[in-house]
Amino acid sequence: MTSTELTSANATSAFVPAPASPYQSDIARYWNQEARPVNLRLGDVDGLYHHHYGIGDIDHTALGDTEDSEYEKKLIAELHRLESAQAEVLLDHLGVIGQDDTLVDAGCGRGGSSVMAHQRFGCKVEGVTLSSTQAEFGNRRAKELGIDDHVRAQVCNMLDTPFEKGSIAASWNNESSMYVDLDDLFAEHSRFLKVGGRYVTITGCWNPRYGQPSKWVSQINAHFECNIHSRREYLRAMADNRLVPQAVVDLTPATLPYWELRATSSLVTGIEEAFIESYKDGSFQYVLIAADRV
Ligand SMILES: C[S@@+](CC[C@H](N)C(=O)[O-])C[C@H]1O[C@@H](n2cnc3c(N)ncnc32)[C@H](O)[C@@H]1O
Ligand SMILES: CC(C)=CCC/C(C)=C/COP(=O)(O)OP(=O)(O)O
Ligand SMILES: [Mg+2]
Repeated sequence: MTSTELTSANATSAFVPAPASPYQSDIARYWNQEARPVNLRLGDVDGLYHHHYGIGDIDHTALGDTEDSEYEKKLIAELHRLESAQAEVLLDHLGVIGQDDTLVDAGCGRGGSSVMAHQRFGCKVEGVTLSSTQAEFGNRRAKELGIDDHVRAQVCNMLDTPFEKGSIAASWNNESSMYVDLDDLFAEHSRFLKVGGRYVTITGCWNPRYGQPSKWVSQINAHFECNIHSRREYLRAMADNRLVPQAVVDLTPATLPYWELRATSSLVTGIEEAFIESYKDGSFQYVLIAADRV
């Protein structure tokens, strides 16, 4: 069986590779334990579970009156709509994808983006995550949806995947590239992508125009145990690994409404101020980069 054939038999493979470093063990543990209401309650809205943030304008008509007894429920649905809108924009940048193609969702979380990609393109999607809890969750959702022959999550280091060289039509990192060295990451995407394939990331990065990572960026790193890279590092590492930017989109203005709405909800986690202030002072940016594998 090739690495891109999906079968339900191996969907929740018993084999879990050892993390490649003590840091990766920490990250696996972090995501195995994660069960924040801001993620689970939003996912419960329609069964798409995301671990990324939202973009787009708030629909105030849908939200209605803050005094309404249903307001909090509507607010949760609105935050979730904005998170799914973010994933739609990522998928918009994958290029032309056919039913016979296989895509890689690198750092797939609970698999919301993988499901959306399959629903849009009819293709196969291979998700990889360090967390066995997340992989099991994603595979369970795929089975419930009856798409486990097309969507699979594995516990796997995205820097060292089993996908064959040149076998993948498109791949992405949705808010997962801040956990790895970018040279190592893009070397691996470049290896398994077809020439002419597309790579997309949506990420938070620190802005070289600000100078160095601000205190807010340091706070976000500490909160998530991640290491946010600069915009310059992304572009340099792509250039060094045969990934040529086709689009660079600054999503910072589009994500601020999500954060400002989230800050008013009962599901706040305490990190809202750091995102809002760093986006406003220009030290941090929310960007999409789509690149061609040449
Ligand atoms: C913030 S979550 C993003 C999840 C998903 N992309 C989404 O949009 O919902 C970060 C994810 O990156 C994964 N991750 C971090 N380092 C990784 C690595 N070296 N290999 C595979 N996955 C990794 C974590 O396990 C987690 O699933
Ligand atoms: C843009 C940056 C820097 C992202 C860091 C990675 C990250 C933790 C993303 C959101 O995950 P989540 O959905 O689990 O977080 P939360 O619980 O805050 O919603
Ligand atoms: Mg979240």
